[in-house]
This record gives sequence, C-alpha cells and structure tokens, in this order.
Amino acid sequence: MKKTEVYILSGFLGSGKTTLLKRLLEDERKSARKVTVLMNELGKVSIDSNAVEEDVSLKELLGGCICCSIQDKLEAQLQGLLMEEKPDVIYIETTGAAHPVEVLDAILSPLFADQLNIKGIITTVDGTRWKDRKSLSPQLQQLVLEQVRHADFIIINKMNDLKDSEQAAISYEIQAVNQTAKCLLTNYSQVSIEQLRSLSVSFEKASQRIDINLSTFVYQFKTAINHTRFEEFLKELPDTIYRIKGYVKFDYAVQPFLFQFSYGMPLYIKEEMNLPLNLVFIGENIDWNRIRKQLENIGK
Ligand SMILES: Nc1nc2c(ncn2[C@@H]2O[C@H](COP(=O)(O)OP(=O)(O)OP(=O)(O)O)[C@@H](O)[C@H]2O)c(=O)[nH]1
Repeated sequence: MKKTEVYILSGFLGSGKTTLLKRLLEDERKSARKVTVLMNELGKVSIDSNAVEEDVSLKELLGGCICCSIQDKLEAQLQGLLMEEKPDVIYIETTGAAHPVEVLDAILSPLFADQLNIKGIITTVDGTRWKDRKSLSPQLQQLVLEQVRHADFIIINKMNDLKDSEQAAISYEIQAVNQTAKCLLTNYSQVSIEQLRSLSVSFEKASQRIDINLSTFVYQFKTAINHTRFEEFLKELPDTIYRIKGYVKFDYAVQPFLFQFSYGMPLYIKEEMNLPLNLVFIGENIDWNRIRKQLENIGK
C-alpha cells in the first residue's frame, strides 16, 4: 500500500509558515498529487485558511493547539482522511506555539502509523527574531530552540532584513543547535517541494539510523505478552525515549489495553475493542534494532 507523505510545518509565530505553505501548494498544483492541508490555529476562527485554494482539501483544527487540547480530534480527522480521501500528501501547519515533539506525538496514532510516511519537520525561523530572541521569555526562547533542534529542514527567513555578517552568524548559531538538518537562508520561504521531498531524513529511514535527532519506530506484537516482562523492558529503556503509545494484550486478560508512556510513567486503560497491537515509539538517538530485538524476546 502506498503511504501518505506527511510534512509538519513548524516555526515560531510570524516566521513564515503560511508563506511556505502557499509556495508548496503552488508547486503541488503543477503535479497531479492529491493534497490535504491540516491547519491548526489557537483561535476559534481561522485566519490563514484563505491561503489555501479551493481545489485543495483543507481541514481546520481550531480552538487549541494540536499538541495539547485537540489531539483526539486530530486523530479522528486523520483517520477519516486516510479512509475517505487517501491523499498522496498531507501538510500540517502547526501553531507557532507548538512543540514539534508533541505535534509528532499527536499525529502518530497506533491506529494508522503504518499508513503514513512522515517525511519530517520543517521549521521556519525569522532571522531577526532569532537574533533578538533573548528579548523573549525564557519559555518562548526554549520553544524557539526546540523547534530548531528537532527540525529536519530549517528555513531561515527574512534574510534581506539582515546584514551579511548577521546572516553568517545566525546560520552558524542555528547549525550549532542542529547539525543534521539541512539549512537554507531565504526570503519569503523560497523553497521548492523537490528540495523537501529529497529530505533524506524520512522517519522511515530514521528508524535504521542512530545519528539523528528525533525518530519514530512502530512495532506490532503478534500475541498476548507477559506483563512483568514488559514492565522490566520499560524500566531498562533509555530516557531519550520520550513517548510510547499503542495497544498491548497481556496473557491474563481477554481484552487489550491502551498503553501510554511518557517521562518513564506507564499507563494502561482497558480497551473494549480488539485493535491491531501497534506500539508507536518516539525517541532521540535510539538504536531501534536493539529495541525491536528486546520486543521480539518478550513476544516469544
Ligand atoms: N520582510 C519579510 N517578510 C516576510 C518574509 N517571509 C514572510 N514574511 C511576512 O511575515 C508575515 C508572517 O508570515 P506568515 O507566513 O504568515 O507567518 P506564520 O509563521 O504563518 O505566522 P503565524 O500564523 O502567526 O504563526 C507575513 O506578513 C509575511 O508576508 C520574508 O522573508 N521577509
């Protein structure tokens, strides 16, 4: 089955995400790909949705940030989308206040993780804002840093507003924060879809690499497992596994459990339906082959 490409557009408020989206949609119009845009804004009314022409399917998630309050809604919407529209590509424009790891977490539902090819996180940076970022609150400074740190492609925008020496200093600083991402200095998010599609750091490939920032991994248990052995496995996990979610079945119960794991804390909720026993992992610099072997041992 052909997987749907997903691009997450991240970046601080006003850094050029919508400008980038418009540009990419122009490019997509020349291709025959079926495109869907998921737009997430904090307010109840969308401001940017008129950036998208009528022939592109647009789903809006209003009234909250993908990563916090409307995660379930997003999951339902994505599921509907994949079943009914089967797009070739989905662009997700996040609010400028979203943390990229949380956004990734929100779209990686164990229900359809194996239908998506998450190509990566593209972060736009306003060059002047970056230069003056010390004037932001510590929390926002941290957010801007995280958006850069977890990106696979970084677009440093508003270059013309900066002197040559400032441009050099900013790109040096940004590359020091994230050494693996491709970095481009531009005006008005001038980047082509070909440049993005060539993103070598597709998350699928990432699961085989260990020198990368953030990567994901999906594992499916074929049978019910021993709960104690599973708990032992969790205790030994590296603390750079930020998140696991999915469904597990234990040998003492007929029904499966919805399993959630973050910051070392497991949570199990009884599930009435039998669902595929997919587990989705998100982590940083993880040897997923090792994790896979450990899981295979539990399943024996
Ligand atoms: N001078 C200059 N302005 C730019 C550039 N890129 C984008 N802008 C302008 O900056 C403003 C914000 O750009 P958007 O693309 O809406 O930014 P955004 O990240 O989607 O903003 P939010 O939706 O608020 O998070 C708009 O007025 C753009 O026209 C650039 O390279 N140079």
